[in-house]
Amino acid sequence: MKRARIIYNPTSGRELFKRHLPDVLVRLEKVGYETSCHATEGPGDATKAARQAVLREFDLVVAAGGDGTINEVVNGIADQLHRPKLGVIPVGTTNDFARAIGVPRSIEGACEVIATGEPVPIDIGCVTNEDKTRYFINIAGGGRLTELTYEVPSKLKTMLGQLAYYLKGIEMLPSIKATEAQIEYDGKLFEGDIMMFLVSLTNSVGGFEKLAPDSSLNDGLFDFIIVKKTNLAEFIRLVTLAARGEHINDPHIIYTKANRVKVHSPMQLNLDGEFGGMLPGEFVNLYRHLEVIMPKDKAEQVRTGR
Ligand SMILES: Nc1ncnc2c1ncn2[C@@H]1O[C@H](COP(=O)(O)OP(=O)(O)OP(=O)(O)O)[C@@H](O)[C@H]1O
Repeated sequence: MKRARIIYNPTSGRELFKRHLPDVLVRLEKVGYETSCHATEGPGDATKAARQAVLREFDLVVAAGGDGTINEVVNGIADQLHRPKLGVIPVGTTNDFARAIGVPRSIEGACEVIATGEPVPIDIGCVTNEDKTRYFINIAGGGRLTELTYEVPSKLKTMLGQLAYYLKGIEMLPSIKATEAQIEYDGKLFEGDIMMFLVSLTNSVGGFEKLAPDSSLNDGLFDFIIVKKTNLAEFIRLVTLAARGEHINDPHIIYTKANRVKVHSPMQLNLDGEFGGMLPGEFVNLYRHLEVIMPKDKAEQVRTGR
């Protein structure tokens, strides 16, 4: 019998998952999984629980939480030889990763995907900084602007959802300063002042679904974006363009693909929305490294690249 381990964050998003847990267990048992679960107790716990699931040779690990929880689960699996398949139940605030792989917001819908969907190997990101190696599934970035994700208080997120990020963004905008950066990407070198850089695996970032419009989940390449120094008015204009995916031709933007990105300058690193230590560091795209369960039509689309 196949075995599934559900790792859920009881504090994610609007804190609803626990009530639905019995239904999720029943649904997975019905499609042949012997299922057990683990409620996370604090930062880092989902990584430990995922590592335990690897050691105990589970076939499937389901991450139920926000992007932070999924990131932690992936960090418990990614450097192992035996890697269970990953299922996702998005109950966080932004859920960028779930959106990128076509998993619906409802717990019932996401559970149905795990029960009836297909595993597809997708790329994940690996970053080495501060003598540590960490993994990400959605996005990494640096520059003052990316820091707003961890300045949003958890209570506010529970109450307001994604709106909390936008409110914080508006509050922070006037104080955002450019950062001096030296960045190598696939043999090219950028030197100059930046608002932020992003190393993206999916097209869905911070609720902006067209931020990296050409991204592919399984081409072995990051979508790499540099937002050069702008003034406030230019920056606000860029944000409105980004909502429609029209920012990529703007002269303040570098938008390209890269397999490796090396940041030489000191700045804070944001990994999937959480603080990831200080740069310098190097990002590498790990080609089709993790099997993730997605809806059948999405799986077909990812496989065929259409
Ligand atoms: N029992 C717990 N109490 C407090 N924090 C926890 C607990 N379990 C896990 N965490 C931490 O909460 C962090 C954020 O959780 P998660 O990403 O699941 O939800 P979120 O913050 O609502 O969503 P998003 O990341 O989409 O904003 C995790 O990275 C984890 O470190």
